[in-house]
Amino acid sequence: MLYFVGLGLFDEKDVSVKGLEVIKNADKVYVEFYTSRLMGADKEKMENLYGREIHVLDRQEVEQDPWWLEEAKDIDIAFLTGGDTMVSTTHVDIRLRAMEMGIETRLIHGSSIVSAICGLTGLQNYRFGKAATIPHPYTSTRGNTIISETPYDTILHNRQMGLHTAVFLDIDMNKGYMTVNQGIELLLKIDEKRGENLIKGSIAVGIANAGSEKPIVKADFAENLESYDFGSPLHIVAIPADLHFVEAESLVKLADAPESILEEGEEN
Ligand SMILES: C[S@@+](CC[C@H](N)C(=O)[O-])C[C@H]1O[C@@H](n2cnc3c(N)ncnc32)[C@H](O)[C@@H]1O
Repeated sequence: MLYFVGLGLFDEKDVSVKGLEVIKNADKVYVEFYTSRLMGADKEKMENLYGREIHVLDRQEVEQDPWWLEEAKDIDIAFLTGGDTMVSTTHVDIRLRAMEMGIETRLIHGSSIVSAICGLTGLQNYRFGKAATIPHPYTSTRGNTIISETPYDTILHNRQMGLHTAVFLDIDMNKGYMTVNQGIELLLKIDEKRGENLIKGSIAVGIANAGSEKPIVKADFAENLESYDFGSPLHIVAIPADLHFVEAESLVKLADAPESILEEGEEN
């Protein structure tokens, strides 16, 4: 049996009781830290609470060569992931591979950043469009710095349809965890390159350490968030489209947004 266990948002205590039982009873426990991470816990803290040795898998061992799947034919494997296991990951691929190998699978859900955004900001979940991810810039073979414009286009497309955008920020083993400040800076650069004002002058919301005792949630005009101190990662950005008046009020009260946005809030 292969159990996919979502660990929740911040530390080792965010796992569900059901998830904890599965981890305790599994024959072997694997974790991946590249799609998300519990920033309030390291491997040792997790091993202490779960009472189990945990083996860390890298991206290659999950996406290209999941050699450990073979073990799940004979024993119970728990595969752990931050957040909810199938949200903004490609882990459904492992599930399908396992099923093809005749392995039974089961999901144990965890709390996800996707629902935490709505809870922390008051933005309504049904008003979000396709999510985007901002990757770290990279250097081309000609030595130019390349900034991906895909997340910008996703925000543009969502905005045209009156939908908010959740913007995940890159986790890269070498370049580190992208911050709200870096993400906003990159989006503003694309504004500048295209001679547009999609991001500049628009309200954006930055969130840091959702699930911790003191998550930071700050809404302001995007250019003001570029220098705001969000503290340590993980961070995420939400770019709202037109706001319902309750959403506008929530952003003022929950995320300290400028009160001028109350005038823009719509009734529907
Ligand atoms: C690719 S998504 C994976 C989502 C995860 N499976 C889940 O359900 O929460 C990971 C990204 O979400 C954001 N994120 C995840 N957990 C977070 C947290 N606790 N606080 C702020 N941002 C978070 C970060 O931008 C991170 O790079």
